[in-house]
Amino acid sequence: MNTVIRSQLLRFSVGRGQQFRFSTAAANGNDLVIGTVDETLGIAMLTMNRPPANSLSLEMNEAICTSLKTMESNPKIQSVILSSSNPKIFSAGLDVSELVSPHPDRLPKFWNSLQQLYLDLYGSRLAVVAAIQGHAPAAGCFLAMACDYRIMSSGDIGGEGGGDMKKRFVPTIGLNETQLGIAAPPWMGQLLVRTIGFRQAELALAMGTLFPPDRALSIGLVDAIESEQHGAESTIIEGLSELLPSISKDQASNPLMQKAFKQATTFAKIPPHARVASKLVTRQSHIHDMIATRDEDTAHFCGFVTQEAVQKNLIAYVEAMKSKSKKK
Ligand SMILES: CCCCCCCCCCCC/C=C/CC(=O)SCCNC(=O)CCNC(=O)[C@H](O)C(C)(C)COP(=O)(O)OP(=O)(O)OC[C@H]1O[C@@H](n2cnc3c(N)ncnc32)[C@H](O)[C@@H]1OP(=O)(O)O
Repeated sequence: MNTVIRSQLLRFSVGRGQQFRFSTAAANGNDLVIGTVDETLGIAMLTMNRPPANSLSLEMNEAICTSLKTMESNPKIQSVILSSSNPKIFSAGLDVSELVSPHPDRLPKFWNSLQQLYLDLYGSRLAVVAAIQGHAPAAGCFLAMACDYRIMSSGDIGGEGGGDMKKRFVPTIGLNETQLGIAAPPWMGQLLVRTIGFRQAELALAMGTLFPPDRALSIGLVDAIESEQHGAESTIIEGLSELLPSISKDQASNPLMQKAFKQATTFAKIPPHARVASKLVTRQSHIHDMIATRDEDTAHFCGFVTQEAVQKNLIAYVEAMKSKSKKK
């Protein structure tokens, strides 16, 4: 964790398929976020790249925001695909290590960075297409909900094990906070209500439900599901390969990525002023509500997370997560 953004923007060059990258002091030397843009098509790709699970730390939130703002500042760009370099995890939500025994100065900064991520993504002038290749629990689901269109993997790729014993990989999405002994913050919960309707959201929040792709589609949590069985070379779509960052070049024949690319292209062709104005019609009041209660929300969050009982739950949760991962 403790990655520090040294220099926010090392290189930003626009044009077909050219990339800009964020430099970070992460121990593994990886970039947290990789951005690519195609001015001709008017679309960009923002690839989350924080192994092992794209969990959202303070630095990761800031890197996504900065990258998005950089794309927004280019008037030729109208839409962006939000994707993950991990084919099985879109984002595992908040980095739980930010919540366990937190530093009192860092905790409010961390929460502010998440609030800002919500404001920047939900209120972006760009149309954002989430390419949800893998799991999206908790704040991973929130990230997807803050986008304009969600395409989720139907989960029929790869699998684990081999031969006849091959297990099917089924990604899930949802706000599962109650399963962790915490509650989703009000604005995150409200986003679920806005996305899937009151009764479905009420139940899902209470139960901490993680939905498989077909259920997520049927309740409107995602807009489309797509297989990830890679197609034949001939089905490769022009422009996608150039837009993909070098670490994801093999995704050019992935139908999910192709669908995301087509959707982003469709958004980019809509007259931008009309598209942005209509987005504000549905989103502005929620954004204003959040801004009005932002400080109160931070105070609630810090007070809640630092409670002894909550810390006890979180510690047990992290230990269970680590021992599960070790057993693999
Ligand atoms: C009056 C009003 C009051 C209002 C009060 C407001 C109060 C607010 C309360 C607080 C709100 C807090 C909001 C929280 C939102 C969140 O996002 S909390 C985080 C929730 N995330 C999760 O629960 C996901 C946990 N992870 C998983 O379920 C799985 O990892 C996975 C399904 C994503 C993937 O599974 P799999 O492919 O099997 O991988 P794993 O082996 O489990 O994990 C790989 C690797 O990643 C690490 N990891 C996974 N998730 C996280 C994470 N969230 N944070 C940090 N690290 C994570 C995991 O430890 C493994 O690492 P190692 O290989 O062991 O190094």
